[in-house]
Amino acid sequence: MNRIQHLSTQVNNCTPVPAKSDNDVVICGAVRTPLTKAKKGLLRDTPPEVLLSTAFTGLLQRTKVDPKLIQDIVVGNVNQPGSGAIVSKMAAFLAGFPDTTCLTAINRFCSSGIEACAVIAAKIRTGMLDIGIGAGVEQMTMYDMQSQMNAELLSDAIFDHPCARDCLLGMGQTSENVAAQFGITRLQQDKFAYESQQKAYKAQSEGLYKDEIVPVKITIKDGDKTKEILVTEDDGIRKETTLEGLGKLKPAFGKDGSTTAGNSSQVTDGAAAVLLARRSVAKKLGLPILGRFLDYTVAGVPPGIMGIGPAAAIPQLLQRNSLKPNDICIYEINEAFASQSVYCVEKIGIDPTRVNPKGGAIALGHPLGCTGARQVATLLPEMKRKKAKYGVISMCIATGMGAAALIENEQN
Ligand SMILES: CC(=O)SCCNC(=O)CCNC(=O)[C@H](O)C(C)(C)COP(=O)(O)OP(=O)(O)OC[C@H]1O[C@@H](n2cnc3c(N)ncnc32)[C@H](O)[C@@H]1OP(=O)(O)O
Repeated sequence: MNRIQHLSTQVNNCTPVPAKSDNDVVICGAVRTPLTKAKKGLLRDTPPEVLLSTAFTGLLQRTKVDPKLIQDIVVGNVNQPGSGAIVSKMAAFLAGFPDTTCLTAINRFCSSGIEACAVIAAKIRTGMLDIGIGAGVEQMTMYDMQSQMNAELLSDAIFDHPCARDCLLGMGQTSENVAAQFGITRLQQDKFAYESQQKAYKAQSEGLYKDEIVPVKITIKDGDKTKEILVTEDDGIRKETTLEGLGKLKPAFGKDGSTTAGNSSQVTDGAAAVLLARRSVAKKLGLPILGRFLDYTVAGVPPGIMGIGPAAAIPQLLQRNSLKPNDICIYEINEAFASQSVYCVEKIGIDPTRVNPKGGAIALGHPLGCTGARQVATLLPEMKRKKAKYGVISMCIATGMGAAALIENEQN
């Protein structure tokens, strides 16, 4: 029997979560800026390098790590100029990293921030690095999603291939496709959005975001003068949200659709950063150890229904680690659109009370490349509060993918 189990484990490439060791990749800190609405929020005029350097500075201060020791930084971004790399390197200098600290920027759309953490984690695991930072930034007021692609410059062949063509779909349209194909009703979406708002408002009122947020200093006009203020809170949380109010909103992506401003994530500005190290290195440096970064996976789905990505990625992640949906205490599923979250939670069979207990992107905001790292910052304090053993971060990804990461809590 044991032999059969062993063989099946090998075929399915699944291994139980390993015991703690000095070679583990551990998370030593995770912070984020407040998330504010693009074009309307207080961070709308704050450039991405300032958002990111604020997150870096907060991370350095809270973990007390010497910036000279950081070997490499990977920053997720989607729309930032210079492919995000120039902005991010400038942000590192502003935060006090020396010229010996290396940096690169990557783009896997909405999962870029967690992808950045996974790249650092993989390098630590293989011995290429001892300590590094995974981060994300998106300034969507200044660099929006529309600036990405000029369809007139593309080859005709794209339009003859259904999947290649669907990569050009607007994200809102993919939400409509998920709702139509899988019968997710407007009421289900509005109910999910209402609960996201309620959970986020409760968490904000109870001060549950304080541990993860690094305030951003901005300058605003005050009559003829300017003055500095600190932005300390997310501004997308609408405590006045009611199910009836949500039901009255017009569809945002076509007159017969069910996706609205109320049940979609908001276009948002923000940044986040996560410090990762090999356990032996973290111990030697006396760094805090908040959790273990255990695994990360991506799974492909059709681009036209990219929202179902987590329903492919999460089971793959759980199976690989011999875990069941109920072994995970908290799921941080990015709420790109309520339609996709409702579908994924139902499809995987996740207990809804374990999903985004502090609310998600519908209430908090979704600054694309920042989001995955933001989710780590939001998850860890909640894992500590609930004494949760395992947490999963997941999101859907434009062009048809899902990503999922497994994190183990090490805070008492
Ligand atoms: C892979 C991925 O993750 S894909 C996801 C990528 N992200 C996206 O695609 C972003 C999706 N979201 C969007 O494009 C935009 O938010 C839209 C088009 C849906 C809506 O844009 P906007 O109209 O600018 O939204 P906005 O948040 O300002 O809301 C418009 C109005 O709707 C109403 N409204 C919004 N939320 C609520 C609510 N919870 N309750 C009641 N009314 C609400 C309000 O009247 C609001 O106006 P106000 O802010 O002046 O009060």
